[in-house]
Amino acid sequence: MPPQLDKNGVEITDVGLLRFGFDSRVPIDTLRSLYLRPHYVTSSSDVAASDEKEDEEHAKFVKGNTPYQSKSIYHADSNSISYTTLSRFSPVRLLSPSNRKRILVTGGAGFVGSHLVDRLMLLGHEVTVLDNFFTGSKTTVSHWVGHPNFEMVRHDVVEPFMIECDQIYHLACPASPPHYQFNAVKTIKTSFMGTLNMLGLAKRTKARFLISSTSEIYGDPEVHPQPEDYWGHVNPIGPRACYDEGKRVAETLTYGFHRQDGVDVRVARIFNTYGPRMNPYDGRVVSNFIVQALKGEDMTVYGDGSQTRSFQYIHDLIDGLIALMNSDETRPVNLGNGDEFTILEFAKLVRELVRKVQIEDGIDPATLRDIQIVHRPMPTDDPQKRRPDTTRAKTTLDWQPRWTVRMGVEEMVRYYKAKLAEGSL
Ligand SMILES: O=C(O)[C@H]1O[C@H](OP(=O)(O)OP(=O)(O)OC[C@H]2O[C@@H](n3ccc(=O)[nH]c3=O)[C@H](O)[C@@H]2O)[C@H](O)[C@@H](O)[C@@H]1O
Repeated sequence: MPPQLDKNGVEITDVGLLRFGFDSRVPIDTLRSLYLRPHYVTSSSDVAASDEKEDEEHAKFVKGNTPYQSKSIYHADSNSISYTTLSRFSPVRLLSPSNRKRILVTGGAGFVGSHLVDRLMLLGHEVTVLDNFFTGSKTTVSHWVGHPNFEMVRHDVVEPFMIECDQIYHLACPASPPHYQFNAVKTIKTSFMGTLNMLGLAKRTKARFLISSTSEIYGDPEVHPQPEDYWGHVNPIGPRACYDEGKRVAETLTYGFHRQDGVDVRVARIFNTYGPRMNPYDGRVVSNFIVQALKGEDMTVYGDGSQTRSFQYIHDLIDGLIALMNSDETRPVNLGNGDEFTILEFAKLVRELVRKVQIEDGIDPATLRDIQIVHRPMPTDDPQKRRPDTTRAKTTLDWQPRWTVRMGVEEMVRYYKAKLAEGSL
């Protein structure tokens, strides 16, 4: 692969930052080996030559990291699959006991959570994942199961949970509009009671508490771009309210515990984020568009597509979350990428990038279907425009997104392509 250059033209060889005395840098190839081929599937009936080709193709993306991946072997004759265990875990940093933290990640098997867990594990911490697997999946973190620093607990945060820990990343909550609207009462219960329980735990253990809030707390904004001191424009009784108001009350609770009980808090307001391990069918726009284009189906733009979003790649978000947790900033901080697209422009870009990757991977362009963009009704209360003002993150965390949308989308296309080949998409 040609070198990947970030927004400033610097080659991306690692992700993470050195901030506030905390070095969170890890090589990008190590991370890729954890997600680019989640289960490296081969077929037992393949002829040796095609196995070799598969190995070669695979090695291109994960460099020297194949020993740290599990393989799944598909037996076509009996339509069964056997999973191999890892020969060894990816090496993790060796930290002194005083630097090694016990970190609880709620929603740790979700899309954002699993990437955070990868980082924290590689950095040498002890990580406990709490997840009810409503939208998360065990396979996103299964590559750490059995590691002495790792623990996974099936638990719903609406029920209290006790553990000794130094830091809590509280991410648990469905985030995709179709998922969070599926059971609105449960969503608001998760936001309120889940956050109440985790803040109670933080108070008791004196752990530092970070909550993943969202750009949705700004509602359908009348201020553009949105700075943290904008109070928002939210319909309190609409179909999105369970999430928007849920997160707003979660922030209120967080600052209540901070003022009243001295809990050390961090609040990240996350703007639209995408990347590998997003559930391909969770209904959000990036996964929908890529999967539709890869399958040669029509791409569904809601409304006329003039609404805007600004898309952030997962690695930038994780850099921001870790920097925020280790900073002294207790005010809310927007984490997002300022590259704003109309949804129609974005659909065209995704279509172009999917085609580019397919052709690079040797598919004959003549066999590719011309993908059409079709329009569907606009969901109620869908925000018309959204772009973060990230001045605060830049000033207090020295954080800025590095990944261009083109780079991030291309990598996500490769991830879904591998899933398609695996038969799990
Ligand atoms: O991806 C995210 O990070 C965010 O996703 C949602 O917010 P939303 O901006 O509505 O996200 P999408 O469902 O991905 O929709 C983005 C835009 O694309 C449109 N869309 C979506 C899906 C589709 O197939 N076609 C389409 O045009 C939607 O109408 C919307 O205007 C969540 O509510 C946020 O909390 C979450 O942080």
